[in-house]
Amino acid sequence: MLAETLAAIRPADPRALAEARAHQDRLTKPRGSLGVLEDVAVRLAGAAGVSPPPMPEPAALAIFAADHGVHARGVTPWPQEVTVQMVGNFLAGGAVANAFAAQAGATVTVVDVGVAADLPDAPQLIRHKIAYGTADLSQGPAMTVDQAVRALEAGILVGKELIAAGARCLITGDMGIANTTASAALISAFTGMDPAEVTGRGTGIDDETYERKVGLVRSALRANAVSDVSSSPSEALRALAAVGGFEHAAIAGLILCGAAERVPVILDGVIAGAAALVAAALDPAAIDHCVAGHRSAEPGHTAALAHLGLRPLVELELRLGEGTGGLLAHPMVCAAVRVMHDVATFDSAGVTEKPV
Ligand SMILES: O=C(O)c1ccc[n+]([C@@H]2O[C@H](COP(=O)([O-])O)[C@@H](O)[C@H]2O)c1
Ligand SMILES: Cc1cc2nc[nH]c2cc1C
Repeated sequence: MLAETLAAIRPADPRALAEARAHQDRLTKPRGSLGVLEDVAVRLAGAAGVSPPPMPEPAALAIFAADHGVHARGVTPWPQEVTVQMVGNFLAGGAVANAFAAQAGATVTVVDVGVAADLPDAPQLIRHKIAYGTADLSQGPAMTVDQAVRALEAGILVGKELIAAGARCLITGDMGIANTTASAALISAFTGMDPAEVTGRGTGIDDETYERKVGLVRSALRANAVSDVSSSPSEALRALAAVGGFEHAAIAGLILCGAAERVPVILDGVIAGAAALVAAALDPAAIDHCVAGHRSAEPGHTAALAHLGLRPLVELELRLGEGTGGLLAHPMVCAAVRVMHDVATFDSAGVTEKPV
């Protein structure tokens, strides 16, 4: 299914891009006056292959939840069981992601790709558990390549289900105590930047824990001999398996699915940024179908966005995850596209254009 999905991905359509840019310039506003929102609308036209692009609603948030073997090394102050407890909170409707999703009119689906506990049935829960958490990435591979591919394919399947149910925009979400350590390792591996530059304080850690976290990211890259990861898709998969998490793999799959189906994907924070680097290494054209919802406070996120050439829409020092930054950006993406559908042109409204 991964190969089939990759084969279906097309880059942004140059004709739709040109038409959308020309249309923007005919609308009753000074050229460029909507700034980055014009770029967003043009980007979505390129991704959809048609101008104006379809409205990116309704949106569906998929929160991929998983645990991490590196948790045992002391990289976060939070106990591992918070992952499964927060899954319960999402399913009960009590998390920030639920509040933001209600505000954005988005559905919430939670996917267990590797939580270290058994979960009771719930209507919004999809089960794709690959294992009860990853292995400790600082000692060797976090997952096997087969597990990484299965987690990627879980993300693809979830994307297909959400689109079949009517979603016209996918929003990435994650839940996994310790997953900012795996994110930093992936970002270092895929950008070539030093672990000290891309490792952040996650949920909030003291200086001693931070130094240990940077050291563990360094050990992970050394123990797994991760280098030159963008040289081929198989090296990218090996790096994902070596230092990633099940939720990173699944989010990469969701991105590839959106790209293959020409449904835009709004990326959340540092976990999504790390996953997008994996998707880009498998097919750079996948990123043409993504919008960066926000810039997280984690330094690795800025590094990932720069490497991907993405400009985030919202910058509010959020560092929560769950898809919250992506959900906040969704109304802006909708507004950008609605302009293309609703706003009059100088000709149709009889408004005089600026003399050339
Ligand atoms: O989205 C982000 O940029 C982000 C930044 C910091 C923390 N988080 C969330 O916090 C958890 C990981 O933090 P940590 O410190 O346990 O690695 C995980 O559940 C993430 O969703 C998320
Ligand atoms: C309470 C809590 C909620 C979260 N949501 C995403 N990551 C999280 C981490 C913690 C600790």
